[in-house]
Amino acid sequence: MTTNTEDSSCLPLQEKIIHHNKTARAIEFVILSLLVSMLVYRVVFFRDQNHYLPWLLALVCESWFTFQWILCICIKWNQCFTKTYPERLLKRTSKFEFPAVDIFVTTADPIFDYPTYKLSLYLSDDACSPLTFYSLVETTKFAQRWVPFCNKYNIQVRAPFRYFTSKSTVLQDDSLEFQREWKTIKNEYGDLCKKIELAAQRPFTCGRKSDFAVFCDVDRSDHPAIIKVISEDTDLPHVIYISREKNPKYHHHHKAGAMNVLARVSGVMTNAPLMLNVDCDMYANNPQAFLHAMCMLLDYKNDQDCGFIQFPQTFYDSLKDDPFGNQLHNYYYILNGVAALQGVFYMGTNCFHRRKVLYGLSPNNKKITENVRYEDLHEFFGNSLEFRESAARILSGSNPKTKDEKSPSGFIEAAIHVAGCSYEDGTRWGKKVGWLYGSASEDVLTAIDIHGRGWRSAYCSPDPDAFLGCVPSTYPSAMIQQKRWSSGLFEALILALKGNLWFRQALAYYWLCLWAVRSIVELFYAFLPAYCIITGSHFLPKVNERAFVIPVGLFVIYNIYVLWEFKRLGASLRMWWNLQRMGRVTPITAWLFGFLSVIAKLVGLSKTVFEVTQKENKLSDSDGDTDSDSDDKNVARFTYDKSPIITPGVVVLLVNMTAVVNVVLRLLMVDCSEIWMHVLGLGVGEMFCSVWVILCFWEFFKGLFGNGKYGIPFSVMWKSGFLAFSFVLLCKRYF
Ligand SMILES: O=c1ccn([C@@H]2O[C@H](COP(=O)(O)OP(=O)(O)O[C@H]3O[C@H](CO)[C@@H](O)[C@H](O)[C@H]3O)[C@@H](O)[C@H]2O)c(=O)[nH]1
Ligand SMILES: [Mn+2]
Repeated sequence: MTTNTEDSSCLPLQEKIIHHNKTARAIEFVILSLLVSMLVYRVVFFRDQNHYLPWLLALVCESWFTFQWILCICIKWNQCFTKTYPERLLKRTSKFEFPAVDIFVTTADPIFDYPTYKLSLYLSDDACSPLTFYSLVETTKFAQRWVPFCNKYNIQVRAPFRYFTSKSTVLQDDSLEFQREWKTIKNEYGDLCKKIELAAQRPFTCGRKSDFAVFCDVDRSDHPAIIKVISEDTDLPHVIYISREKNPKYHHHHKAGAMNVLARVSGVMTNAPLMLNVDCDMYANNPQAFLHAMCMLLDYKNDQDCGFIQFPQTFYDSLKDDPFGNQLHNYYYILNGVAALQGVFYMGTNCFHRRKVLYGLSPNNKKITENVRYEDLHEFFGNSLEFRESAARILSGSNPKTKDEKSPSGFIEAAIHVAGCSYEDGTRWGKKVGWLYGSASEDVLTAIDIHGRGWRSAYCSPDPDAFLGCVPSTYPSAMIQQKRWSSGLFEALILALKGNLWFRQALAYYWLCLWAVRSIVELFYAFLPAYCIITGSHFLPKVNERAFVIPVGLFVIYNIYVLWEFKRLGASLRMWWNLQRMGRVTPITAWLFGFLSVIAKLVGLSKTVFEVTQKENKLSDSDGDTDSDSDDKNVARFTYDKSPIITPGVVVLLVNMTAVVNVVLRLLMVDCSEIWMHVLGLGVGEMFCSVWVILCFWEFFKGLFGNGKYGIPFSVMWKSGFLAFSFVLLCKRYF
């Protein structure tokens, strides 16, 4: 990187701003001291209890909550924000000096403010679909017209499907020329959409000679590798379509396997030192995203040990106030907190990696080639000569690609070789090299390994957001995603956590990866109040005890604290409630099943599965303001399918309802003047908790009486009813 002696060259490309968050810390410590007091109270008064069981359970659960809270305090301690200055970068660095970037899996139009001849786009298609291939071909053609148009008029929203539908971008330029070109390009875009829609409606007639011949009668789970260079050496990025070889005899390792094939094919073809990874349901929302990332990656002084740059996961067209609690708002302070430690987690998409990081290098062994012999490279990276040479260049830090080398299509044969099923046999792929195997959250598994090698990472959140994606918009698909995450994260913890991480970074990973275990604690704690009411025991201090202020204080202060956190983010009261309640519902349903599936895998009953998130087709007709109130309410309503995932939640609800009904019946039978005494005797704390649990599960309550997809299916209902009934019966008879 040249630094001119101009003023601008002295200015930093990025600035880290650390907030110490003193008020938040103070409140967090108040909450912690209340939690500890509660534990002390439990231990001191253990002997005085008539019923040990609820007291002991409460002690265990609350110890866990305290542990979790300590993790939270450690993670949120400092909040780190990094500001990046692309203008300064552009002033000091000529376009020829920018590093090349290989883009993996992606949206239809990878168009950015970046020297395009430095970009290559690799699309991996695990479905081996001629339609995807066709769309990519047609979209590439369209891009040849669209990109110049964007550049000419400096258009910021570069995804045409957003540009032509959003209200904000009505013709900003009133020149005749612009109007004319705008109309033409809009029509062309309409044609493109129609073509693809038409193609989607009828089966592909794959003529023997056409480009589609390879897709003829192809079996999605058993076919040779298909690699096609759709476009190269134009003004646009190279575009390459890849459908890796599939064979039922080989495990394909889901997304991690696809990413490793992309890494190898791109290594052979273009070998860019940087790789950007985006999921197929994302689009680029900020044309300067690359420049922001470069500000961090090219900052020699600070960030030579920065292994990857993660952009936030934000979503478009998402439901208002986050009714299913899956839009990740509640991780804001956690993520900025981890950013102040070793660095934010890799979240599977919107992330720039240094290639050498994924090839297993550590920040201190800058030149691995000095100590690794050529045979060892074979053992690491497999038997492709082309790939080993490209990897050697990356590892030695020499020029990854020399000028006079061939275009991508010159490497098709080598690429097909490295995209084969058996290529990874006997190599370190998935174990030490590339994206790691063994967890459905391959992202976090890989990130733990990278951080464990001593790399740091950076969180880059420019305005507007760099990438926007889809979030599941129905309750069942949100749950499937949460289940996959909780199980995958737990597996990642089991597989990867070793002693090399920074201590507080390790704590952050514990916080993240223990979701699955949380489910058990949440489940027990939700049963506790009902159990106590039914059996006439207690797990909370009575109203006339002084210790009663501890749980009350905890409840009030904690909720106000979270509300205050949300208010600072500009979230609504409704969102606060939604996330609070989903904080109880999700662990007891989706995470619990995640936990069970990990256990099933540990005892050998099942294998890792990656249930792909349903991509609901949200058509752009929702951009009008015709959305009536009732529509809004209905999209936010819970829908149910036959999946048993909600069963534990329904059981919790039914048991707590039984308890409350029980209390009401008992009170109806006593004399009016004595009612208050009876209320006190039954336990105000327990009753309050039971009602609170019912409120948290209120959506399920509505589901008990809902119709069609809004109703809980009968099969789930009777199973839950049976379980709840048995629970109540057992409580009464044996405890
Ligand atoms: O066998 C597979 C399965 C998935 N994918 C791709 O993986 C990506 C993520 O899958 P998706 O179904 O969209 O899952 P999400 O829940 O949205 O994914 C989040 O969580 C995953 C980990 O569980 C991460 O890998 C993702 O990057 C992250 O966005 C998509 O681009 C898929 O095309 C494959 O290529 N092959
Ligand atoms: Mn997704």
